[in-house]
Amino acid sequence: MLDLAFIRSNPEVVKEAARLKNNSIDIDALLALDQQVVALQHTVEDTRAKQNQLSKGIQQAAKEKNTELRNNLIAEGKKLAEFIKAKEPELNQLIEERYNQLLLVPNIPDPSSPVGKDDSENVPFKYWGEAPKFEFDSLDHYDLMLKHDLVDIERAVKVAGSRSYVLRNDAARLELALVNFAMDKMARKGFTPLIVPSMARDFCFVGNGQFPKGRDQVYEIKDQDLFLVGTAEVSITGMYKDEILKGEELPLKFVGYSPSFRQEAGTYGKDTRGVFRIHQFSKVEQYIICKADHEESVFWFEQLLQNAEELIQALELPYRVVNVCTGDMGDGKVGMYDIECWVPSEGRYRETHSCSYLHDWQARRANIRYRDEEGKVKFAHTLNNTAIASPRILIPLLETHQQADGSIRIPEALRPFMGGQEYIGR
Ligand SMILES: Nc1ncnc2c1ncn2[C@@H]1O[C@H](COS(=O)(=O)NC(=O)[C@@H](N)CO)[C@@H](O)[C@H]1O
Repeated sequence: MLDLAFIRSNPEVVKEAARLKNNSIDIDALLALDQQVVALQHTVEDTRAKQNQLSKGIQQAAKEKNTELRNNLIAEGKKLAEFIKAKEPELNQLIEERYNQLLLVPNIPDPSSPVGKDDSENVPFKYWGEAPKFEFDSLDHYDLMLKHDLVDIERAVKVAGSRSYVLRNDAARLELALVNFAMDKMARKGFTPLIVPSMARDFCFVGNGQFPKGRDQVYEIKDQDLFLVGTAEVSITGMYKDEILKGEELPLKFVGYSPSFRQEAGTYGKDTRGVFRIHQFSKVEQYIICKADHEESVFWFEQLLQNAEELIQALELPYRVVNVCTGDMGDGKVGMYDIECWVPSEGRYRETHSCSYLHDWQARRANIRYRDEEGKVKFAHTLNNTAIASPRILIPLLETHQQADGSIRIPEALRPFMGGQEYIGR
């Protein structure tokens, strides 16, 4: 959410941001509504002031034993009270409407973000590693998983319907190894490990930005104010709602693990083979709360990217980094990088990580503040990036490290988390 004062004094900047982000919010309508609220607030305040004057006059008339004047003033006071009683529900309703509109206003993208309408206009700016050249008939991730008895989709579909899976044998161990590997590496970088709830209340999704717009992507627990999170980011934002942190304790750096759930509404027929796009997956999330300073945010934005790159390089997976364009980054972001790992069977890069900085757009929605060195209370800045998301990362991992004999090499960095095992299928 943006500061209303900022929107009032920069309507054209906000309209341009909405245009760049394919966001249909009507800023003029919001500002007209805002003027209605302000005008009605003034009317109610003026009426209250008149009431105060009247009560002084009533006391004065009582002192002067002027009963007629006193009764007239009391009668007038009653009329003002009725006026306020009638106007307050209208004012509250307008304030609620203005708040609901404010939730739909996008953040202002950084000028360094490319202007574009969708992911086809994201700009790759960094490549690492060479795509493997197989001297044998290589397999895609699903065939490799079937060959090594690593997956059971039929029975998963029986249990949970489409876009579900069972990881078996070394794939089950690999997922836990990857989660452990990521948590361990990030903890050693000074990020506080968390295992957070995958069920969270409505306010967490509003605070994080998934509600009201992305409600259709979220599973709801029937008859309770609880929803399944699509990312630990939602739970961590909710954890700090309404808190005033000490400036000296920032930045707060978290590495949060959670099972993550997504409806994937609107992706019917897309990525239906294997485990690329599923309803439940495991994610280790980097999350930072820092002071409200653009340079500080940009510093951590680059750090979160670098952390993820270190993890992927340790897994020996060729990848590229793309600067996400305005039309693809979503409402809350100021800037966003996606990391895409090379998928040999598809002969292209596919998204495995997403790194964002949001300035105070989330912190204003979740009311996460801090007291700076001058004692001034301000909204914080928040950032997030994927550390590891599995089983999607298994796709480049299994395919890239498959061997001529059909076995799969486990990267050195992962072996300590796989009991020292060096291959799958040997
Ligand atoms: N439906 C899905 N199936 C499998 N993996 C997914 C799915 N949705 C997201 N992911 C994985 O989770 C990563 C992060 O998801 S994201 O929506 O892009 N970004 C976030 O959730 C941020 N909190 C950063 O992690 C994706 O890059 C992808 O690797």
